[in-house]
Amino acid sequence: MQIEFGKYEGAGNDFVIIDNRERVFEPRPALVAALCDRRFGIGADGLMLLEEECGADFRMRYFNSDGPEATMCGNGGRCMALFARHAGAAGERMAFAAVDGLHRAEVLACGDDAGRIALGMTEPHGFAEAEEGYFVDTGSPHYVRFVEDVERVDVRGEGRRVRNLPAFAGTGGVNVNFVEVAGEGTLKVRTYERGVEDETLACGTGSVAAAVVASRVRFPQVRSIDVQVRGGLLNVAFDVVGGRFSDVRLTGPARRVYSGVFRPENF
Ligand SMILES: N[C@@H](CCC[C@H](N)C(=O)O)C(=O)O
Repeated sequence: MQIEFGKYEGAGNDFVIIDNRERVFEPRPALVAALCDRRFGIGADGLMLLEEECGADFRMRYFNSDGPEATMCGNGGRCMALFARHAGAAGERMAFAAVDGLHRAEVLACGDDAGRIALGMTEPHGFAEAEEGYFVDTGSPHYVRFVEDVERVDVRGEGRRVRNLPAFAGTGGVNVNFVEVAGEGTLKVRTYERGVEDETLACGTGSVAAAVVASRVRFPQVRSIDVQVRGGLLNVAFDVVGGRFSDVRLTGPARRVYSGVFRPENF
C-alpha cells in the first residue's frame, strides 16, 4: 500500500505529515523512527498525523523522530496548520486539538506577515528554578538557561547532560534551551530536543519557553519577543494578567518542501 505524505519545515524544524483521516497509517514507533531516519528514511525531526476530531477542524498527533508519540510541538503545529490548509481540512483560520488542548492557528495573508503561520499556544505553566536555570511547560517540558554567547555553547554535549538529569525524570526528560539576550525583546536561542536527541534548527515550544522566562526575569514590560533560531526568526507575543500568561502566540515561517509517497513494507 502507498501512503501519501508532505514534507514540511518551520524555521528548519522539519516534519513528515500524513493525512490520516481515513486511518491509512498505523504509527508503530519503529516505523516512525525508520521514516524519520535521515540516511535510510525520508528524514525529519518528527512525524505528524492529521486525524478527525469532533468539535474542531482536526486533531494533530505528534511523534518525535525516535518513534513514540510525544507532547506538543510548536513548529509542528504551525506546519500542521499549513498542511491542513493544503489538504482542504481547514480554511485560513482553524482550531485543532492536540495533546495539550485546543489550538487556534492562522495562515497569515497580509503585509509583512504574508505566508507566516501564527499558532495560539496553551498557557505556559509549572515555572520553577532548576539546575542553574528555569523549568517551564509550554505544551512540552523545557529547561531555559541564559548564556553570554550562545554560539560558544556545546549544545549537544551540555544539552544531553541536562536532558537526562534526575531532576527532570518526572516529565520523561526535558528539552534544553540556551538563551542569549541580544537586546530588549530579542533573544538568540539554540535547543537540544528530547526525542531527536540532538540540536535542531528551531524549536517552537522552546522559543515560547525562552520568551516567557525572559519576560519573567529579564524584561517584564515587553509583550512581543523576537527569537532568532538557527533556522530563522520566530516571534512570541503574549499578554500577562496577574502574573499569568495569556493569548500566547507563536508566529513564523513554514512551507511545504515536497510531497511524496512511501510503502510501509519497505521500512
Ligand atoms: N520541535 C518541537 C518540540 C517537539 C517536542 C519535543 N521534542 C519533546 O519531546 O518535548 C517544537 O517546535 O515545539
